[in-house]
Amino acid sequence: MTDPSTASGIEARHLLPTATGRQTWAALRTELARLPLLSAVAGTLLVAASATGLVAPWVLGRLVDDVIAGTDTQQVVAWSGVIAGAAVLAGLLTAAGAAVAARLGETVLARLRERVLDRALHLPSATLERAGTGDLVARAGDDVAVVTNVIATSGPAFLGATLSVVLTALGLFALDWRLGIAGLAAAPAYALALRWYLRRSVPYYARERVATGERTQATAEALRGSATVRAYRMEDAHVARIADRSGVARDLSLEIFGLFTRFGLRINRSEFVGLAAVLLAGFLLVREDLSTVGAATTAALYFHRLFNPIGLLLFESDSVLQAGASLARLVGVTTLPDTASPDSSRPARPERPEPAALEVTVAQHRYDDGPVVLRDITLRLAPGERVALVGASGAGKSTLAGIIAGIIEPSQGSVRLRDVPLAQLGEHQLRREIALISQEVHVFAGPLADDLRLADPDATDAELTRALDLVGATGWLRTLPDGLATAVGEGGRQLTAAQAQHLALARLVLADPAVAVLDEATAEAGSAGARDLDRAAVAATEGRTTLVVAHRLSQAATADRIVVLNQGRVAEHGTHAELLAAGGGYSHLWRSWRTPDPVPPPARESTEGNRHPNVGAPGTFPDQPATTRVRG
Ligand SMILES: Nc1ncnc2c1ncn2[C@@H]1O[C@H](COP(=O)(O)OP(=O)(O)OP(=O)(O)O)[C@@H](O)[C@H]1O
Repeated sequence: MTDPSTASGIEARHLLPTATGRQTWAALRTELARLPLLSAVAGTLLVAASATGLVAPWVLGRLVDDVIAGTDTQQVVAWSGVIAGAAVLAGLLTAAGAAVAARLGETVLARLRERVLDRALHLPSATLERAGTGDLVARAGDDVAVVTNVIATSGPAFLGATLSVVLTALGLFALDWRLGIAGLAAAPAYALALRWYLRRSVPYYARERVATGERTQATAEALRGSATVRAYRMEDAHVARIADRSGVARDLSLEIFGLFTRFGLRINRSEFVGLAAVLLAGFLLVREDLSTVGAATTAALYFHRLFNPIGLLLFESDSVLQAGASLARLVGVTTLPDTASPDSSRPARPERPEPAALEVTVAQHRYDDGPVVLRDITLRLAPGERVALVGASGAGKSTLAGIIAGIIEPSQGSVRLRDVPLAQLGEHQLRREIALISQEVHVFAGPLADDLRLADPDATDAELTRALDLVGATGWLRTLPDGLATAVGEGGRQLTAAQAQHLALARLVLADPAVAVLDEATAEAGSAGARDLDRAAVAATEGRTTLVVAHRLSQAATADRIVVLNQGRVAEHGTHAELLAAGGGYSHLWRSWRTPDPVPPPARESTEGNRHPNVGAPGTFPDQPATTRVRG
């Protein structure tokens, strides 16, 4: 058998943590303790159901003894009635126990899921960025589904089977301690078989869940970035990566199945050993007149009765172990430090933070073990200053924007806001002060108003409309059938990429942060849509310290200062006029792509202006694909 760690070839170091067995049990105990009545009722019903199951074999033994003693038909009928009654009662108790246990399990899981989501939504952005949302989606989706399935189907039966095994073993001893010891002869064989299996399977299940998480992650990434994947013709590489991850998950499942079959053989061997021992002991005891035939019969029936629960434990251990691994991944999220502020309920209408200076020092940054993507960056944004970041694709603009927004931790360096390192601000304060509009704008399903209120839950309808108005979205707002109440996103009205961007900018206005970081690339340069969005962005960031990743040169021209990145370094910086006068790379770019009448600053622009002939995609950078680069 190969070592699972090498068999999977998985590196889990960037995924969210998985809880230890002890942490998982502790979390379960805490949740059960919060539901004392339901736990007690479920426990009592399951124990009663298992105990009632012992009645029939015991009565059969008595019946055998009575028949040998020459009892009358009436007594036989009476014993038969007891057997039938016990069977009906055991059935009813088992059904009720399973229903209550499932309800208990569902409640515990629902609470755990709430805690996972709560913690996940408060995760520091850098942690989430490193782990990738795919891992979180796999936990909140796949892992919860696995646990739910076990709770609803095999979990209660598993619990019942465990109790049956314990109570039947006690029943054997109650009959005759020697019969009990004979039955126990099988225990070492069972224990060895179980140990053999668990030792091998538990690490596999944990690996399998990790592998599934990585597969989901790889698929989610490829789908999310599908436009980029297609633009760079990286389909084959992504498919190969997904196939690789799926292959790892499949190989692990096959190895687990092989293990499972061999475990089944070992269990059959243990059953043979146990039943043979009980029959032999019964025979000897009866021969020596130390026991009755009836007691020996009951003992054999008791032992035979163990086959089913042990078979069920064996059969279901597969899914229960998987559920255990999934549960550990769920509990793992709850073990992350809570970064929500002590009073995480949003403070009512916080004061707008004063415009703040930002100081960025990045000696270098690399993703994991990859190449250095940023180096020797020193940048200061004065309060209220608007700085544009310019550079070819892959120059490091989005990375620097992520670092400045506090969602990426620089490998070496820091960002200070009002002289306080972002790392010391705490997630809540950080989000209050700095907002990032990335290339992935998510439109949440539901009324448009709810989507906007994510940024300010207390905003009135008038304030929402004002925010939309400020970013120039009133035009399309008027076309919505139910205005702010119109359902948007999945299942509702689909917003265009530009409308989604308006929405993001309106959220920015409502969130009202001191610092805004914009990294959107919705429209092609020179288009009316681009000018519209440029105006909207300027309006939304008015008075804030702003960093704009300029995917269009028109965005740079209106900034107070421009920083040109080239292969991760600052190549030039200065105002638009200074850079043009300097005659460096920026001026070269500008002159190459400038339209006859470049977009003037928004405040001074009077008409929509179709005076700019849209020749190719003026104002974009040389190696950017001309297709839309919106990923969300
Ligand atoms: N999550 C990541 N993991 C590994 N490498 C990354 C990651 N994100 C970006 N990179 C790499 O870092 C470098 C800089 O990328 P970045 O996205 O910051 O550049 P950019 O100038 O914003 O490009 P674009 O204009 O295409 O968005 C590139 O080589 C890119 O491949």
